Amino acid sequence: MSSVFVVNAGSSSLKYQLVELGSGAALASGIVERIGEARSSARHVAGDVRTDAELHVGDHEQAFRWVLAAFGEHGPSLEDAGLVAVGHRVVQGGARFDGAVVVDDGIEAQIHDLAPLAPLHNPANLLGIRAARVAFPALPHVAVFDTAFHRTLPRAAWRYAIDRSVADEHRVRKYGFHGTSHQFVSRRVAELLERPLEDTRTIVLHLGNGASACAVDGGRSVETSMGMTPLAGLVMGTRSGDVDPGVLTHLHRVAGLGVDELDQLLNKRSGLLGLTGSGDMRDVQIAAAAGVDHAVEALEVLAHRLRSTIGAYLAVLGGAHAIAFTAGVGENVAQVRAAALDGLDELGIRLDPERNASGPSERRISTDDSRVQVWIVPTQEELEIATQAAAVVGV
Ligand SMILES: Nc1ncnc2c1ncn2[C@@H]1O[C@H](COP(=O)(O)OP(=O)(O)O)[C@@H](O)[C@H]1O
Ligand SMILES: CC(=O)OP(=O)(O)O
Ligand SMILES: [Mg+2]
Repeated sequence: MSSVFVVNAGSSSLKYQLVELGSGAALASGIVERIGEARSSARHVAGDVRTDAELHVGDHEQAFRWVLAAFGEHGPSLEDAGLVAVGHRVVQGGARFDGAVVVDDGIEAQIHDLAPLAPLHNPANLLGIRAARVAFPALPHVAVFDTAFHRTLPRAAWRYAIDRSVADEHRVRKYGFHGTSHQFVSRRVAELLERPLEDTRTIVLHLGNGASACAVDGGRSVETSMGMTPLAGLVMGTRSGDVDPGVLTHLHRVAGLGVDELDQLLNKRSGLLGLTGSGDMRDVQIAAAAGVDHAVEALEVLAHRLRSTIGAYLAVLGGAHAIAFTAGVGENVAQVRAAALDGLDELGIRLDPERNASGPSERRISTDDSRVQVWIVPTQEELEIATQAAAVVGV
């Protein structure tokens, strides 16, 4: 048996999964949350056995010590897991990384150098890498970048129409994110359609807390909705997605909002949260069903943005073979899928209401005569990270 330990480190959390390579199964998973706060919490899941803990975890290194102890106490045995690598999600790989790489001190320095482009993510990812290298000193550590899949974007898509010298000096361009998920899902779609990947055009809608769309042509990302940062594009849990950039200067001038307040506003107090008071789609659905108009409106805004994006990507691709929904909202919320695709018969997109409402987690939800097939494909970012990490170390 061989396996990869997958790490997704946030600023105050550490998510992990032990992935068996042959079967793709998650042998164990867990999360340490509120790292650095007075009361942290942790969960370790091994098979059917779930262990919860309330404790104080001061930093990511302590978090790893808890994780190793949890494996020691509750299993499975890491010694017997045939670990070949630790795979790390790194959000921002800039224009530098077009694939996964083995981490050494030089790579760490480059991830650090990219931190200004992803101040909420890369510093946290780096904390996770450093702590994991202490916890697993004998294993190769592999960085898998959210941005790497989008390195194939043509310049027409990644170049912003602002002063070239300013943009180039400050590395301002579209990078795109969620690449691991878009890559995994688009490859899976080609399998499901029984088409060669090279000849498959897919629109992937990754709708989680963060949300992004991707137009994939022949396995290559050709357009995506997030930008230089994971703030652009679709309406998200707490992030605004696209707004007129003039809104920022306006709010600075008329409301005196400073740069940190604007950052907070758009990243943490917008999206579903800003429109309804909750960033959790389940709350918004309940409120909308009860007739709360702000919640109804929020779903309208979210669906309108999705439809506009789908329409644009159909044009970018010159027509698509498939549209795939994935991540928490994409996989679970029939109402959002239906609203996003409503009335698109003329474009060859016909949803089957029953298939959309229920069925196995991976399923086709379009009618048999829909020219564009519509699918739900559960994303497996950890498996994709594990697979890429194993490939990089030659397993
Ligand atoms: N069964 C469900 N019904 C409605 N919404 C759900 C369901 N499961 C998850 N979600 C929503 O999915 C979002 C989180 O998606 P997820 O992919 O887990 O996010 P993350 O980006 O944090 O990985 C939340 O808005 C959550 O409410
Ligand atoms: C980059 C990004 O948006 O990630 P997440 O969806 O995990 O917040
Ligand atoms: Mg997720």
